[in-house]
Amino acid sequence: MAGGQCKSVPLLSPEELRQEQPASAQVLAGVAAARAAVTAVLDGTDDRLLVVLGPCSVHDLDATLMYARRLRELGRELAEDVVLVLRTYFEKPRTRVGWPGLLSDPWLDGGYALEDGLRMARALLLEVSEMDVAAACEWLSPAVPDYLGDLVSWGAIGARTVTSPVHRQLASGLPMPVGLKNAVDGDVRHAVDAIVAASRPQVYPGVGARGRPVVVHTSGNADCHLVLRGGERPNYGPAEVAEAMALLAEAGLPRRVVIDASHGNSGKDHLRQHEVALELAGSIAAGQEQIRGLLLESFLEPGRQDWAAGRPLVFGRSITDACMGWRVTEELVRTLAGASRTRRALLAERTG
Ligand SMILES: O=C[C@H](O)[C@H](O)COP(=O)(O)O
Ligand SMILES: C=C(OP(=O)(O)O)C(=O)O
Repeated sequence: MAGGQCKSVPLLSPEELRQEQPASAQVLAGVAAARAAVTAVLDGTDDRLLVVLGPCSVHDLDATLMYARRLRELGRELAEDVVLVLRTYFEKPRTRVGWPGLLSDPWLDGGYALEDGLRMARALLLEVSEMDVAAACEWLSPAVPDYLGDLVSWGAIGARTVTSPVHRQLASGLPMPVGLKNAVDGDVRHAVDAIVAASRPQVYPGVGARGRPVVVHTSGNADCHLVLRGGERPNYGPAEVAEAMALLAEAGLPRRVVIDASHGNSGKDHLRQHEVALELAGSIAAGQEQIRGLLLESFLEPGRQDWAAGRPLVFGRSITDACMGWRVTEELVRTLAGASRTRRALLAERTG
């Protein structure tokens, strides 16, 4: 036998999962309000700063909920200056191989109990939404938004999939603002192309809420925007941001950006990530208007730990990329809120 083989096993449909774990009207209203707030910040009609932060990946629901509770308190306190959205990343696009995320391997045992993963992810999103905390994730498998998308307020198409036509089609119909990241090598043009494609209506074959093949017709997503995440070199500095803004303008797109202080902008070093975010706070406080948001990898405990099936783990520490710990994060978010406040005052002064 040549090539690969696969076997298929039945999976519950999106509709079945939503019936098992329905979202209340109150939860859906909260998600709609969070999406509108994020959209307004991206559009510049709301002058606050968007901060999407949380663990690189969700591997422990209790630790994520503890983080979410802390974020809720901080978000409420700083609500005049920042809009905080929790990273709830359930799927990890690995460079080669590695733990694929909670959705595929929820019990961290290499058992690939995907149906359990979907149930756990939806339960977490419901609990977080009931706390009135907005959630963000990367959309990796095009099948997943039908299961979870109603509870997500900000989505990402990652550096490894931004060139994929399938992901651009997907983004064009997602009911939330979507950040498209520059490619892994640092190429921003692919992300700009992706934003243009995702802003247009698309038609493609898919699977409907009941699990049957369908033709999907999308409207195009006007809330797609660029995320600079660095590549072979960081790209968060003023020159690189200006270059990216020129590419957006050339493509007829709004000049706005979210900057990921982690990944290629920090070499995945959480100590460096903190410094990068502080530099960005400095630019924002100096009146940089196009930076509408930051993306941060942060968890309860700093750093990262290796995962291996059966090995005990430190509570609240990332098993994928290194994250800033809560203490540093809290202080940083306060600094970012201060920068947002200063920018508001400065711009008000400039416009007289
Ligand atoms: O954010 C997560 C990681 O950077 C991404 O999944 C790639 O990880 P890897 O290079 O360790 O596989
Ligand atoms: C994988 C991620 O980012 P990127 O696509 O930028 O590598 C992430 O944010 O988890």
